[in-house]
Order: sequence, then structure tokens, then C-alpha cells
Amino acid sequence: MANAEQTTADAEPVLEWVPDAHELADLELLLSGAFAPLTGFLGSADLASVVENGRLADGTPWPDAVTLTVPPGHPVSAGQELTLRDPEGAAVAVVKVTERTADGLVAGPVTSLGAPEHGPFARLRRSPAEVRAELGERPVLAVTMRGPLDDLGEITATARELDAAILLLPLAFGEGGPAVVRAALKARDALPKGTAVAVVPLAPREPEIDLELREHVAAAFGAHEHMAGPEPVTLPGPPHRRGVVVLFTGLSGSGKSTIARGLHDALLERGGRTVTYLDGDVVRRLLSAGLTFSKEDRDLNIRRIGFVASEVARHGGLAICAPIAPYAATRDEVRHMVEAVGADFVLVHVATPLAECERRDRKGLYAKARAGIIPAFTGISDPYEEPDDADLTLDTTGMSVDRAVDSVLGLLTSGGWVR
Ligand SMILES: Nc1ncnc2c1ncn2[C@@H]1O[C@H](COP(=O)(O)OS(=O)(=O)O)[C@@H](OP(=O)(O)O)[C@H]1O
Ligand SMILES: Nc1ncnc2c1ncn2[C@@H]1O[C@H](COP(=O)(O)OP(=O)(O)O)[C@@H](O)[C@H]1O
Repeated sequence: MANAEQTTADAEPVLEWVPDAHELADLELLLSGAFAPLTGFLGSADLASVVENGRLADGTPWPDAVTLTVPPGHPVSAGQELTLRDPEGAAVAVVKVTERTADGLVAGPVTSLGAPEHGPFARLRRSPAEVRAELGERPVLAVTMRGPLDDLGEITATARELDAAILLLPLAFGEGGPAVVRAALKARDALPKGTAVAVVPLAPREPEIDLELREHVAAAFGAHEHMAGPEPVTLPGPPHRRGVVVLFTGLSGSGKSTIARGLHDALLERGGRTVTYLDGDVVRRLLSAGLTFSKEDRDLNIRRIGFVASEVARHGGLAICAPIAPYAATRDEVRHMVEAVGADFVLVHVATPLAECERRDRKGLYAKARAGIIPAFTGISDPYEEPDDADLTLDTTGMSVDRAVDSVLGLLTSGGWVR
């Protein structure tokens, strides 16, 4: 992440940070006025009060912790300005930091550096003030939705009773966001003329808080009445249609690439799934060219592999990767990346013991590592954190390659990913 301290020509340090997707969505709502009366990220007093009794420290009702976390190692402190960037690097806002806590909280009012210009349905992301002006003096019935509306008749009848204009507020966040907006546009066409739509990037919270927050947002958009649309029923597709990433992890020489290649071939022979094998050598030559075997570079290598694999899985593909991936936290990051795109993550630990890997020493690397010619060699002079969350653990000592491949295929078949 490009979170750093940059230096401008006059040597003034520019403090910047890339918030996560949830924080960026909250930021947009703070800037647009949809989170009124909030004008910035909460400090510790407000936070404690909100958590304790659903009110800000001054007693104003507010249901949720709208906060920004910047790791304690970042140089920002109270009294400074922090520029917030989106993941593409565009500066979106400045926080005038009023408080910085030891556990990472950064609080303070935010100022916009320009409205979001792109993203699906950007033109429908209008501010509450714009929408209120458009709807004029009539009472407004706001309907917040996270999925399709199932009872347009009820909405029409309520609006008629109140003599109100209807405002659909699709709460678009993450992968499913565009589908919610499409559902709102479809509903608009079936509702009385004059029904308006404004997209609200409200990240979901736990149900009660979500509902309270929706009330606040609806009120900011000028609603006199608020209806919460039904919760979407999300039926994940069957596993053989879902994307899946199979990550082999283990020491050098444990058998990861041999089994991964065998699995790739077996899946192509069966057919029925699109398969991508991110070969370790190819990755190190292209995607991760120039990276070393330091902890930072190994982590970056694994994140890059995880990113590409999750893009494959996003579109329903099956991705196989076989790096050493020695660190548990980084493997976990990949799991989250994959799950975030609605795909499944399968971890195979090729747990062939070091002694056997060293005995095989296919590339002569262990001998060089022992001789100190290759520094920081996994298992010899660099750590390997054994997984405790593997879906399958294979010690290939005395095992044929076919049997190893069959056990992985068996796992994928029993999980329904392969038929
Ligand atoms: N210092 C050190 N430690 C471990 N491995 C080393 C090192 N230097 C080079 N090699 C060779 O690089 C291969 C491992 O690369 P990976 O990309 O899988 O490693 S990592 O996941 O980023 O840790 C690994 O290949 P495999 O044997 O296929 O695992 C080694 O051949
Ligand atoms: N059951 C098995 N599964 C995988 N590899 C095995 C097995 N039995 C012996 N081997 C041998 O072990 C070596 C593993 O090397 P490789 O697949 O390159 O490991 P890695 O990718 O983990 O570094 C190969 O020479 C392979 O033929």
C-alpha cells in the first residue's frame, strides 16, 4: 500500500494514508452530508460514548463507531493534516487530526478534495442536499435497500397515503453494490413517476446498528418516513460453479510443484472447469521479478499471487498456486482476498519433513544453504510457520506422486468443487 510520508519540493512532509474500503465508504458519507451531524471521524470520547449508549459525547444520538485506523507506526499526530487517498492513489480528502491514540485511532474533521468521479453508477451518487433540492417541498418516503424489493405495492400504497415522493436509496458496497443499484433502477421503472434514486455507499453493519444508521441516512436525504427493504437472500452458487483457489504450501522440495502440476493435468483431463496454474518459477520470473527472499519480499510475492489467483476465482475459475508461503498471516491474507470475491480457499500443506526434502535436494539448494552460500533459506536459516488451518496435510515421504495428486482431487471432489 502506498501509505507513506512523501516529501514535496519545499521539504514539507505530506502525510498520507489509504483507508480500507469500509473507511472510504464512511468517508464519502461524511463528506456528502449523509452522516450529518457528523463531519469527521470519531475520537475516543465520542467512540466510548457511542459504544456505551448510542450517543455522541454531547448527547446527540448516533448509533455507530465511524472511525479511521492508521497503524501506530505511521508518523501522523494530533495537530497535523492527513491526506486520504483511494486505492488508485487519488487524493480524496484531508483530515485535520484532532486526536491520535496509541492503538491507531485518528480523529478529526474531513474536507473533500473532489467528488468521486468514477465507479459504476457514479452519476447516481448525489449528495443529500442535491437530492433534497430535487425533491422539493413534498414529503419523502425513503426506501433503503441492500437487495431487490419484494413488495412494490406496499411502497406505492404508503407513498399514496402520505402523499409522498418516493426516494430509493440503494446501499451499494463491495462486490454486490452494482447489482443493488440495478435492482433500484428496475424498481424505479415500476414505481410511480417521479421516483428518485440516489446511491449511498453505506457498508453493512450488524443488523440493529445497520437499521439505525439507515434511519439517520434517510433523514439526511430529507425522508419523513423510512422503509427498510428486505434483506437479500444470498444463495451462493453450487461449489462446482464457484471460483476456488488451491494454495499448496510447504518447504522447498516438499513436492508442491510436482503435485500442483499433476493436479492441473488431471483437472484438464476431466474437463468441466477452467484452470490456471500459477507456476512458482514463472511467478518469480515475471510477476515477482526482482523480489528477494526477505520477509517483506516473500510477503509481497504471496500477496501478488493471492491477488492474481483471486481475480481468476472472481470469474469462477480454479487457480492453483504452489509457493513456499512460509508465513501464516500472509496465507491468511490470501484466504481473505479470495473470500472477499465470493470464492473458496483450499489450503494444502505439503508437510514432507525437512530431512526428506533435504535428502531429495533436487536443485542442490539445501547443500548450498547448509554451506552458507544461500542465506535465509526456508527451513535452514529462515522460518516456516506450519499451518494449523490446512484442509489437507500431505507428507509425501514414501508416497507416489499419483497418490498425492489423488488425495487432492479427492478433497476437491468431496467438497463439490470438482465433479
Ligand atoms: N532463500 C531461499 N529460501 C527458500 N527458497 C529459495 C531461496 N532462495 C531461492 N529459493 C528458491 O525459490 C523457491 C521458493 O520461492 P517461492 O516464491 O515459493 O518462495 S516464497 O513463498 O516467496 O517464500 C524455491 O523453490 P521450490 O523448491 O520450488 O520451493 C527455491 O528453489
Ligand atoms: N509423493 C510425491 N509428491 C510430490 N513429489 C514427490 C513425491 N515423491 C517424490 N517426490 C519428488 O520430490 C521432489 C519434489 O520437488 P518439487 O515438486 O519441485 O517440490 P517443491 O515445489 O515443493 O519445491 C520431486 O523430485 C518429486 O519427484
